[in-house]
Amino acid sequence: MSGRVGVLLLNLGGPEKLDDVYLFLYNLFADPEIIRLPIPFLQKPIASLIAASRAPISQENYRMIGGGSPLRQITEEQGENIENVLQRNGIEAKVYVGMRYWHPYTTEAIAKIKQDGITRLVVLPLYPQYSISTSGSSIKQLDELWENDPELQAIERITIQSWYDRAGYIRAMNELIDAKLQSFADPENVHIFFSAHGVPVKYVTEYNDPYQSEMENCVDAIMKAIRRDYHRYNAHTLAYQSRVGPVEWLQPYTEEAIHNLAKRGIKDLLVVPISFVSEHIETLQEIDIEYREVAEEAGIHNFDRVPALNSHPIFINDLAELIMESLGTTKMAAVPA
Ligand SMILES: C=CC1=C(C)c2cc3[nH]c(cc4nc(cc5[nH]c(cc1n2)c(C)c5CCC(=O)O)C(CCC(=O)O)=C4C)c(C)c3C=C
Ligand SMILES: [Fe+2]
Ligand SMILES: [Fe+2]
Repeated sequence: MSGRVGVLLLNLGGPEKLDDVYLFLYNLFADPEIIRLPIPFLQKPIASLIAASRAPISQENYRMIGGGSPLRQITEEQGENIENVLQRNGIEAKVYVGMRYWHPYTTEAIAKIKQDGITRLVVLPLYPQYSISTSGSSIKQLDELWENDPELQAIERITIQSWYDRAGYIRAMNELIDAKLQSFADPENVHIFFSAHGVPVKYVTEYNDPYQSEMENCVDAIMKAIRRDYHRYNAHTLAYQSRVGPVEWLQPYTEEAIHNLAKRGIKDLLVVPISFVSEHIETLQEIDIEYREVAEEAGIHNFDRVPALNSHPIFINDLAELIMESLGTTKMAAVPA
């Protein structure tokens, strides 16, 4: 293959220590794809007000998970593992990590990509489902960087939008879910509870965000695989977590859905984080601490959570395969045991 190949993994980023929290939140709220204000010049002052008012709660949450987000470390490990699988398949590619709201920022990754003389670049957002607020925001930032830089325009850029329906990703999720189901006394009677990060409802109804429909299709594909591969016919729910601010977000909200299941007498609940492939604050704090407490108080005593994929070998292999397909080379070596 001619030229120097690069892969840019896009992700959200997270504060590495408590002192980073305010600036991380400011970066997040200053993004018009996260909060759309009708008057653009108010974006930054309003972002600093919201960041200042949210920082104490957010800092307390990060304190509960050890004082910072594990996202950078997990994403860098995913990058190294993808690079190794590509190499085993004869592709010399350098993998870069570009975060939207914290280090290593996307601009830092792009500076390295230019320095390394990359000529073909596969851009892979680490969000299985596309949302305007996540992959969309990161891709928009890249489009703006490209628009203003002839050096970048000389790089062939292949941008993947979403990949929630990939067979390897579904298989890896399926395996993680079944492994947890087997730890319950009666696996068939466990309620499988998919908890996705929410978005304001108007993203879907007014801005045509495909996020909700991709999420529903993704959950359907995973449940179908569980039925096909393991002959398990568990009941399931899809709900949305992490709502912030006064507007309506996608429903049902995770907390309310847990209450409703408890009222129906459900005792065994397995939560599956679905919109994000790494452990982060919403899995480690919101699900493992807050929602576990909600469930237990409501009478659901057998509460467990499926781990995030992180560097699950089937998942990493599938991402490498996706990259190879994007580059026009599809031959894959077998997954190591
Ligand atoms: C697919 C995943 C995500 C979507 C969609 C998403 C939309 C979205 N998020 C906010 C506000 C916040 N998000 C925060 C943290 C955060 N968000 C995601 C993922 C998605 N967000 C992740 C993985 C993380 C955590 C990163 C980490 O540190 O581990 C936060 C900060 C944390 C907090 O204070 O709760 C906010 C705020 C909005 C408004 C939004 C859609 C418009
Ligand atoms: Fe978020
Ligand atoms: Fe949260």
